[in-house]
Amino acid sequence: MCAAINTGAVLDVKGRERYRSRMIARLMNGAGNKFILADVRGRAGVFNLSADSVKAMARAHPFDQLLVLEDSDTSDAFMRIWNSDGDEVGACGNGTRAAAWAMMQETGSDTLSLDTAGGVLLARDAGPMSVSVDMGEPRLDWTEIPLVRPMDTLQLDFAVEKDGVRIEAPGAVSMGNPHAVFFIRDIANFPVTGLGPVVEHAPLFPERVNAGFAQILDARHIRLRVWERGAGITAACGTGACAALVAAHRRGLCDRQAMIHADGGDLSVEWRKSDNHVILTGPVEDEGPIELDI
Ligand SMILES: N[C@H](CCC[C@H](N)C(=O)O)C(=O)O
Repeated sequence: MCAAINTGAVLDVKGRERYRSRMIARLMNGAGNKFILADVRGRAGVFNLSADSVKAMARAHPFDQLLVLEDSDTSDAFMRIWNSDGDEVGACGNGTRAAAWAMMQETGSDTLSLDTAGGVLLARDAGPMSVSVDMGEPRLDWTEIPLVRPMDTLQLDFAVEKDGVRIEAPGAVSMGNPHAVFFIRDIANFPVTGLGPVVEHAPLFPERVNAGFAQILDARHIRLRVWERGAGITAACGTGACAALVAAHRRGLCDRQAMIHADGGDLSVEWRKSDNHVILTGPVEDEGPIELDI
Protein backbone atom coordinates (compact mmCIF):
# COMPACT_ATOMS: atom_id res chain seq x y z
CA MET A 1 0.00 0.00 0.00
CA CYS A 2 2.81 2.38 0.86
CA ALA A 3 6.49 1.84 0.01
CA ALA A 4 9.85 3.39 0.87
CA ILE A 5 11.05 5.17 -2.27
CA ASN A 6 14.55 6.03 -1.19
CA THR A 7 16.73 6.03 1.89
CA GLY A 8 19.36 8.52 0.76
CA ALA A 9 20.01 11.65 2.78
CA VAL A 10 17.92 14.67 1.82
CA LEU A 11 20.01 17.82 2.34
CA ASP A 12 18.66 21.22 3.34
CA VAL A 13 19.72 24.55 1.80
CA LYS A 14 22.81 24.62 4.05
CA GLY A 15 23.78 21.11 2.94
CA ARG A 16 22.78 19.59 6.28
CA GLU A 17 21.17 16.16 6.26
CA ARG A 18 17.49 16.76 6.93
CA TYR A 19 15.83 13.43 6.31
CA ARG A 20 17.08 9.90 5.93
CA SER A 21 14.10 8.54 4.01
CA ARG A 22 11.07 9.32 2.03
CA MET A 23 8.08 7.05 1.67
CA ILE A 24 4.81 6.92 -0.17
CA ALA A 25 1.81 7.16 2.14
CA ARG A 26 -1.86 7.68 1.39
CA LEU A 27 -4.28 10.55 1.99
CA MET A 28 -7.70 9.28 3.02
CA ASN A 29 -10.81 10.52 4.75
CA GLY A 30 -13.79 9.06 6.55
CA ALA A 31 -16.83 11.35 6.13
CA GLY A 32 -14.33 14.17 5.66
CA ASN A 33 -12.20 13.29 8.75
CA LYS A 34 -8.72 13.59 7.18
CA PHE A 35 -5.91 11.07 7.60
CA ILE A 36 -2.46 10.22 6.39
CA LEU A 37 -2.10 6.42 6.29
CA ALA A 38 1.44 5.00 6.34
CA ASP A 39 2.08 1.25 6.19
CA VAL A 40 5.45 0.29 7.69
CA ARG A 41 4.67 -3.41 8.15
CA GLY A 42 7.79 -5.40 7.43
CA ARG A 43 9.92 -2.27 7.80
CA ALA A 44 9.92 -1.63 11.56
CA GLY A 45 12.01 1.36 12.55
CA VAL A 46 11.89 3.12 9.19
CA PHE A 47 9.55 5.66 10.75
CA ASN A 48 11.12 7.38 13.74
CA LEU A 49 8.19 9.53 14.83
CA SER A 50 8.29 12.28 17.44
CA ALA A 51 5.70 14.92 18.35
CA ASP A 52 7.79 17.43 16.38
CA SER A 53 8.04 15.24 13.27
CA VAL A 54 4.28 14.59 13.35
CA LYS A 55 3.58 18.31 13.69
CA ALA A 56 5.96 19.04 10.80
CA MET A 57 4.13 16.45 8.69
CA ALA A 58 0.77 18.06 9.57
CA ARG A 59 2.12 21.44 8.42
CA ALA A 60 3.22 19.94 5.08
CA HIS A 61 0.08 17.84 4.51
CA PRO A 62 -2.81 18.99 6.76
CA PHE A 63 -4.51 16.01 8.43
CA ASP A 64 -6.54 15.33 11.57
CA GLN A 65 -4.78 12.08 12.44
CA LEU A 66 -1.69 10.23 11.21
CA LEU A 67 -2.30 6.46 11.09
CA VAL A 68 0.69 4.08 11.02
CA LEU A 69 0.25 0.35 10.35
CA GLU A 70 2.84 -1.83 12.07
CA ASP A 71 3.34 -5.59 12.25
CA SER A 72 1.12 -7.54 14.65
CA ASP A 73 1.33 -11.20 15.74
CA THR A 74 -2.38 -11.38 16.52
CA SER A 75 -4.17 -9.07 14.04
CA ASP A 76 -3.82 -8.01 10.44
CA ALA A 77 -1.90 -4.96 11.68
CA PHE A 78 -1.27 -2.86 14.77
CA MET A 79 -2.41 0.69 14.10
CA ARG A 80 -0.86 3.65 15.93
CA ILE A 81 -2.65 6.99 15.90
CA TRP A 82 -1.28 10.53 16.26
CA ASN A 83 -3.31 13.73 16.40
CA SER A 84 -2.03 16.63 14.29
CA ASP A 85 -0.75 18.27 17.50
CA GLY A 86 1.78 15.42 17.77
CA ASP A 87 0.17 13.48 20.64
CA GLU A 88 -0.33 9.72 20.23
CA VAL A 89 -3.87 8.56 21.13
CA GLY A 90 -5.75 5.33 21.65
CA ALA A 91 -8.63 5.31 19.18
CA CYS A 92 -9.85 6.67 15.88
CA GLY A 93 -13.09 5.24 14.51
CA ASN A 94 -13.04 6.88 11.09
CA GLY A 95 -9.31 6.21 10.80
CA THR A 96 -9.86 2.53 11.56
CA ARG A 97 -12.49 2.39 8.83
CA ALA A 98 -10.17 4.12 6.33
CA ALA A 99 -7.17 1.89 7.16
CA ALA A 100 -9.34 -1.22 6.94
CA TRP A 101 -10.64 -0.18 3.52
CA ALA A 102 -7.07 0.30 2.21
CA MET A 103 -5.99 -3.09 3.60
CA MET A 104 -9.05 -4.81 2.10
CA GLN A 105 -8.12 -3.46 -1.35
CA GLU A 106 -4.75 -5.17 -0.91
CA THR A 107 -5.94 -8.52 0.40
CA GLY A 108 -9.35 -8.82 -1.22
CA SER A 109 -10.80 -9.84 2.15
CA ASP A 110 -14.05 -8.27 3.37
CA THR A 111 -13.25 -8.57 7.07
CA LEU A 112 -10.10 -7.92 9.10
CA SER A 113 -8.87 -7.12 12.57
CA LEU A 114 -6.86 -4.09 13.59
CA ASP A 115 -5.13 -4.00 16.95
CA THR A 116 -4.93 -0.55 18.57
CA ALA A 117 -4.01 0.88 21.96
CA GLY A 118 -7.77 1.02 22.62
CA GLY A 119 -8.26 -2.69 21.81
CA VAL A 120 -8.65 -5.08 18.87
CA LEU A 121 -11.25 -3.80 16.39
CA LEU A 122 -13.04 -5.91 13.76
CA ALA A 123 -13.79 -4.19 10.45
CA ARG A 124 -16.14 -5.31 7.69
CA ASP A 125 -16.75 -4.18 4.11
CA ALA A 126 -20.15 -2.46 4.15
CA GLY A 127 -20.50 -1.88 0.38
CA PRO A 128 -18.85 0.41 -2.17
CA MET A 129 -16.55 2.90 -0.34
CA SER A 130 -18.21 2.04 2.99
CA VAL A 131 -16.75 0.22 6.00
CA SER A 132 -18.19 -0.90 9.34
CA VAL A 133 -16.04 -1.25 12.43
CA ASP A 134 -16.95 -2.85 15.75
CA MET A 135 -15.59 -0.30 18.24
CA GLY A 136 -16.12 -2.62 21.20
CA GLU A 137 -17.89 -1.68 24.41
CA PRO A 138 -18.24 1.91 25.61
CA ARG A 139 -16.37 2.59 28.84
CA LEU A 140 -18.61 4.51 31.24
CA ASP A 141 -16.91 4.53 34.64
CA TRP A 142 -15.36 7.88 35.70
CA THR A 143 -11.98 6.13 36.01
CA GLU A 144 -12.17 4.94 32.39
CA ILE A 145 -12.92 8.32 30.78
CA PRO A 146 -10.78 9.36 32.80
CA LEU A 147 -11.87 12.14 35.20
CA VAL A 148 -9.85 13.59 38.07
CA ARG A 149 -12.55 12.74 40.63
CA PRO A 150 -15.53 10.40 41.01
CA MET A 151 -18.58 11.57 39.08
CA ASP A 152 -21.73 10.18 37.42
CA THR A 153 -20.81 9.98 33.72
CA LEU A 154 -24.50 10.01 32.72
CA GLN A 155 -24.35 13.77 33.17
CA LEU A 156 -21.25 15.34 34.63
CA ASP A 157 -21.36 17.95 37.37
CA PHE A 158 -19.47 20.26 35.03
CA ALA A 159 -20.17 23.56 33.27
CA VAL A 160 -18.20 25.98 31.12
CA GLU A 161 -18.97 29.49 29.94
CA LYS A 162 -17.39 31.74 27.33
CA ASP A 163 -18.53 35.05 25.85
CA GLY A 164 -21.85 34.76 27.62
CA VAL A 165 -22.61 31.21 26.41
CA ARG A 166 -22.87 28.62 29.22
CA ILE A 167 -23.13 24.85 28.72
CA GLU A 168 -23.31 22.14 31.35
CA ALA A 169 -23.91 18.51 32.28
CA PRO A 170 -22.38 16.63 29.36
CA GLY A 171 -22.40 12.87 29.14
CA ALA A 172 -18.93 11.28 29.36
CA VAL A 173 -17.99 8.18 27.33
CA SER A 174 -14.68 6.54 26.40
CA MET A 175 -14.39 4.59 23.15
CA GLY A 176 -10.70 4.05 23.86
CA ASN A 177 -10.41 7.84 23.94
CA PRO A 178 -12.20 10.40 26.12
CA HIS A 179 -15.40 12.19 25.00
CA ALA A 180 -17.66 14.76 26.68
CA VAL A 181 -20.99 15.13 24.82
CA PHE A 182 -23.11 18.27 25.35
CA PHE A 183 -26.73 18.38 24.17
CA ILE A 184 -27.41 21.67 22.41
CA ARG A 185 -30.72 23.13 21.18
CA ASP A 186 -29.41 24.89 18.05
CA ILE A 187 -26.07 23.52 16.84
CA ALA A 188 -26.07 25.65 13.68
CA ASN A 189 -25.53 28.77 15.79
CA PHE A 190 -23.35 27.25 18.50
CA PRO A 191 -19.78 28.59 19.04
CA VAL A 192 -17.86 25.29 18.77
CA THR A 193 -14.49 27.03 18.21
CA GLY A 194 -15.14 29.21 21.27
CA LEU A 195 -16.18 26.58 23.78
CA GLY A 196 -14.47 23.50 22.28
CA PRO A 197 -10.95 24.35 23.49
CA VAL A 198 -12.27 25.39 26.94
CA VAL A 199 -13.80 21.92 27.33
CA GLU A 200 -10.76 20.14 25.80
CA HIS A 201 -8.41 21.63 28.39
CA ALA A 202 -10.70 21.62 31.43
CA PRO A 203 -8.91 20.35 34.59
CA LEU A 204 -11.65 17.72 35.10
CA PHE A 205 -10.08 15.74 32.22
CA PRO A 206 -6.50 14.73 33.10
CA GLU A 207 -5.88 13.46 29.53
CA ARG A 208 -7.87 16.34 27.98
CA VAL A 209 -11.07 15.40 26.11
CA ASN A 210 -12.83 15.39 22.73
CA ALA A 211 -15.80 17.79 23.00
CA GLY A 212 -18.98 16.75 21.18
CA PHE A 213 -21.93 19.11 20.61
CA ALA A 214 -25.10 17.22 19.68
CA GLN A 215 -28.56 18.34 18.63
CA ILE A 216 -31.21 15.61 18.83
CA LEU A 217 -33.30 15.85 15.64
CA ASP A 218 -35.41 12.80 16.51
CA ALA A 219 -34.94 9.32 18.03
CA ARG A 220 -32.96 8.17 14.96
CA HIS A 221 -31.11 11.30 13.89
CA ILE A 222 -28.52 13.40 15.69
CA ARG A 223 -26.64 16.41 14.30
CA LEU A 224 -23.13 16.44 15.74
CA ARG A 225 -20.12 18.74 15.64
CA VAL A 226 -16.90 17.78 17.43
CA TRP A 227 -13.96 19.82 18.68
CA GLU A 228 -11.37 17.03 18.70
CA ARG A 229 -8.62 16.81 21.31
CA GLY A 230 -5.37 17.64 19.57
CA ALA A 231 -6.98 18.38 16.21
CA GLY A 232 -9.72 21.01 16.65
CA ILE A 233 -12.93 21.03 14.65
CA THR A 234 -13.04 18.09 12.22
CA ALA A 235 -15.55 17.33 9.46
CA ALA A 236 -16.53 14.17 11.33
CA CYS A 237 -15.39 12.13 14.33
CA GLY A 238 -16.12 8.40 14.48
CA THR A 239 -15.52 7.81 18.16
CA GLY A 240 -17.34 11.11 18.76
CA ALA A 241 -20.35 9.76 16.87
CA CYS A 242 -20.25 6.58 18.97
CA ALA A 243 -19.97 8.60 22.19
CA ALA A 244 -22.88 10.86 21.19
CA LEU A 245 -25.16 7.87 20.49
CA VAL A 246 -24.25 6.17 23.77
CA ALA A 247 -24.61 9.38 25.83
CA ALA A 248 -27.95 10.20 24.19
CA HIS A 249 -29.39 6.70 24.54
CA ARG A 250 -28.37 6.54 28.21
CA ARG A 251 -30.55 9.63 28.72
CA GLY A 252 -33.46 8.29 26.66
CA LEU A 253 -32.89 10.86 23.91
CA CYS A 254 -32.51 8.38 21.01
CA ASP A 255 -32.84 4.73 20.01
CA ARG A 256 -29.96 2.23 20.15
CA GLN A 257 -29.28 2.96 16.47
CA ALA A 258 -29.20 6.40 14.86
CA MET A 259 -27.73 8.34 11.96
CA ILE A 260 -25.19 10.86 13.12
CA HIS A 261 -25.09 13.85 10.76
CA ALA A 262 -21.62 15.41 10.81
CA ASP A 263 -20.40 18.39 8.76
CA GLY A 264 -18.58 16.04 6.37
CA GLY A 265 -21.09 13.24 6.04
CA ASP A 266 -23.35 10.74 7.78
CA LEU A 267 -22.24 8.00 10.15
CA SER A 268 -24.51 5.17 11.28
CA VAL A 269 -24.00 4.08 14.89
CA GLU A 270 -25.60 1.12 16.65
CA TRP A 271 -25.12 0.31 20.33
CA ARG A 272 -25.85 -3.38 19.99
CA LYS A 273 -27.99 -4.79 22.81
CA SER A 274 -26.78 -8.39 22.31
CA ASP A 275 -23.12 -7.77 23.19
CA ASN A 276 -22.97 -4.10 24.29
CA HIS A 277 -20.67 -3.34 21.36
CA VAL A 278 -20.86 -0.09 19.37
CA ILE A 279 -20.84 -0.48 15.57
CA LEU A 280 -19.73 2.47 13.44
CA THR A 281 -20.52 2.49 9.69
CA GLY A 282 -19.83 5.15 7.11
CA PRO A 283 -18.07 6.29 3.94
CA VAL A 284 -14.35 6.28 3.18
CA GLU A 285 -12.58 8.18 0.45
CA ASP A 286 -9.12 7.48 -1.03
CA GLU A 287 -7.46 10.80 -1.90
CA GLY A 288 -4.38 9.12 -3.38
CA PRO A 289 -0.65 8.74 -2.64
CA ILE A 290 1.66 11.37 -1.15
CA GLU A 291 5.41 11.44 -0.51
CA LEU A 292 6.38 11.76 3.16
CA ASP A 293 9.78 12.96 4.37
CA ILE A 294 10.58 10.84 7.42
N1 LIG B 1 -11.30 11.40 14.44
C1 LIG B 1 -11.20 10.24 15.29
C2 LIG B 1 -11.11 10.61 16.72
C3 LIG B 1 -9.77 10.93 17.07
C4 LIG B 1 -9.76 11.25 18.50
C5 LIG B 1 -8.59 12.08 18.85
N2 LIG B 1 -8.84 13.48 18.55
C6 LIG B 1 -8.31 11.93 20.32
O1 LIG B 1 -7.52 12.70 20.82
O2 LIG B 1 -8.90 11.04 20.95
C7 LIG B 1 -12.36 9.31 15.11
O3 LIG B 1 -12.89 9.25 14.01
O4 LIG B 1 -12.71 8.60 16.07
